Amino acid sequence: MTMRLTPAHLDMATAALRTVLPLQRPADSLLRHFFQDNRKLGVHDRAFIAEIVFGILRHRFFLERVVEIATPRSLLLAYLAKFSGMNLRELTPLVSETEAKRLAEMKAVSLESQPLGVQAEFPEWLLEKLREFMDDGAILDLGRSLQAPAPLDLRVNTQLATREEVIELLRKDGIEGMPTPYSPLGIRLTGKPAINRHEAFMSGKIEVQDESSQLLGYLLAPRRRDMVVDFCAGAGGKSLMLGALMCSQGRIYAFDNSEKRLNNLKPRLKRSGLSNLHPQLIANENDIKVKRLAGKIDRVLVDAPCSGLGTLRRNPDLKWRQSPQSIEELKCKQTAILSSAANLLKPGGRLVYATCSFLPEENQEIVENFIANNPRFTLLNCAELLRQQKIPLDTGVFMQLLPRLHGTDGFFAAALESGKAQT
Ligand SMILES: C[S@@+](CC[C@H](N)C(=O)[O-])C[C@H]1O[C@@H](n2cnc3c(N)ncnc32)[C@H](O)[C@@H]1O
Repeated sequence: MTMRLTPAHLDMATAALRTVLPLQRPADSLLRHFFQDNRKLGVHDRAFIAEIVFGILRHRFFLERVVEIATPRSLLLAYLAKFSGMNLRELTPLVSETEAKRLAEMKAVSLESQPLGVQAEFPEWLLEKLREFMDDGAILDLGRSLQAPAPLDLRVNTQLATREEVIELLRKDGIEGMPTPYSPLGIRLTGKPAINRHEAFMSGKIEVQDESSQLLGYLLAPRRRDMVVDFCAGAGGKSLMLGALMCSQGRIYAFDNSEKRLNNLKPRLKRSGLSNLHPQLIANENDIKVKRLAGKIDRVLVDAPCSGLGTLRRNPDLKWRQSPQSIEELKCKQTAILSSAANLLKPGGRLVYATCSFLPEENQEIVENFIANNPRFTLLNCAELLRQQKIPLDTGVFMQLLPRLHGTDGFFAAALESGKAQT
């Protein structure tokens, strides 16, 4: 924490926590509303509050364990003392004598003395799931890597600029960025500048997109004149990338059953300058618009609705918003969507199934069950597909990315090829 804190900062952050911590909705949406209701807050105040709120959510299990009574203020003070880099001398003038005494006791509690779930910051139900396929050391590594904030990655829209040009453009305005290690279109920024006010963003030269999801475009590898379906296009992050990889040729249908999300694609599409992308609202995976395209599509992307646990660095509140029941429901959706999406493929066509989850039940198990029931589909080797694109990333047949190993969100992808229809 670089700014000098005042009691007013503590009050502001406490008020924000009071709004967000009950987690009645996603934390980022609650925080956005808090900022809308407190319009006078400046840029630095907002950045401070966001850092505090997300920091507390990332370390919530530990903090709740060491405070006497978990209130927004006690969690805030404990977070500042333990995780923000502030020392007690700086904090003491801002707090009461009793609070100062409690903070000193709490500061002495070592993280390493805590149970695995607290050290890894995973709820019991998730710990139980992870123990089915990971040992405790690997669980701890995973948990710790998900407690760090995520970097900000950009994707360059090659229709409008090269990566080198964008890096130079940003540098001129004091924004430092480096090429991402794997995606040829990615830039990893230093820090979190407000990039959506930059000219390069407003003119469509860049989009915010984690490197892991950029790699999906290279696994799918659409050719210029292909017919492509992005089955769960949402706000179109991946569709836009596919459009640029196809040099604005061919045709991409961006399906989603959420009108709100597809509406968010519209301004991005306009900025991108692409003319090959067609958003289509569908009621569900069995919509007539889907059925009409059966057997006609060269490439299908299924960026399936999932638990999102691989994005805990950005969305730490998912630990409280997901549950074993919600994951069961997601698995049913994933199975149904994959099955409908696969029907779209021409013989020889390619489908990429992806999630931002690290749970095999949402990933390998969905794909392996699908292939067992649909033997005309074969599994392609993701490492080989990436090698064909000159991307040296070998995580085996499936692409499985983890923050600690790859610097990306936790991410999974499988590539399938459709064979001839069974007679
Ligand atoms: C992981 S998100 C996709 C994010 C998106 N690809 C992007 O890059 O921004 C999953 C999406 O699936 C959509 N979805 C959920 N059920 C669906 C269904 N039955 N058919 C199509 N889309 C669905 C959700 O609305 C959500 O936008």
